[in-house]
Amino acid sequence: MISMQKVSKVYPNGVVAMDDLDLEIRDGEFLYVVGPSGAGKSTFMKMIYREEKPTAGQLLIDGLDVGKIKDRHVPKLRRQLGVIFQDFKLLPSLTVYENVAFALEVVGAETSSIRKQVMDVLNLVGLKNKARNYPDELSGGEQQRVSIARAIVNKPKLIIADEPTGNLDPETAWGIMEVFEEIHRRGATIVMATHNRDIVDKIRHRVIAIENGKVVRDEEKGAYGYDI
Ligand SMILES: Nc1ncnc2c1ncn2[C@@H]1O[C@H](COP(=O)(O)OP(=O)(O)OP(=O)(O)O)[C@@H](O)[C@H]1O
Repeated sequence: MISMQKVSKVYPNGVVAMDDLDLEIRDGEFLYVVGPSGAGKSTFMKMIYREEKPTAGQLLIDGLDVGKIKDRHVPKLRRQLGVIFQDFKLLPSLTVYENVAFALEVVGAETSSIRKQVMDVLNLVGLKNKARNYPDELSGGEQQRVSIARAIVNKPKLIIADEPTGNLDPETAWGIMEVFEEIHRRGATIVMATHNRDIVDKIRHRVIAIENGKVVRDEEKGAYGYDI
């Protein structure tokens, strides 16, 4: 699914955020990305959804060289990915239903199929009864469920989540993880950067630890491995 060969990222100010990274992520895998603050986790994620380009090396998604595609082709790439952030990034003036439907409208989905797809995905994240609410009428956990619904409504094979439980209390975070587990069971590949030790230690998946832009640990069913 994702293949990185000697990928480096040097920001214009000279910071080396990713240093000669080689990594393979297989179809259907669930990968946690852990590491100290400033280690390069977000940079790693941003290169996958082409918010940032590698300054050297090759990053392939299903054979497509993401660093080399033209800017005008980036929207096409993004439609094949579901991206979820710590701060939800919902549109405040749209209802829950409209926030999710919007993701289908922008890709030109048939109006007749939109309603069913949106309601199906709201059902999956447990928010069918909140379809008419606005984001500011929801709890943090509910808002994150909406952002997950929006990310998966196009049925992407690859989900990129950058600290999706970072703003949530522990109990709510577990609920969000149940949603990710279900998406994973349905076949999606999930790459999740997280500082949540309890979750990584309890729901075991492959773990890579990044420090100073390098992968310093790569374990199947690994542990969080840091004290903070
Ligand atoms: N746009 C940018 N321009 C210059 N330097 C940047 C930029 N974005 C990140 N950096 C630097 O690159 C390094 C890696 O940052 P990154 O955000 O990838 O770390 P992180 O592991 O996600 O950290 P955190 O856990 O705090 O979110 C840091 O030294 C950071 O200051």
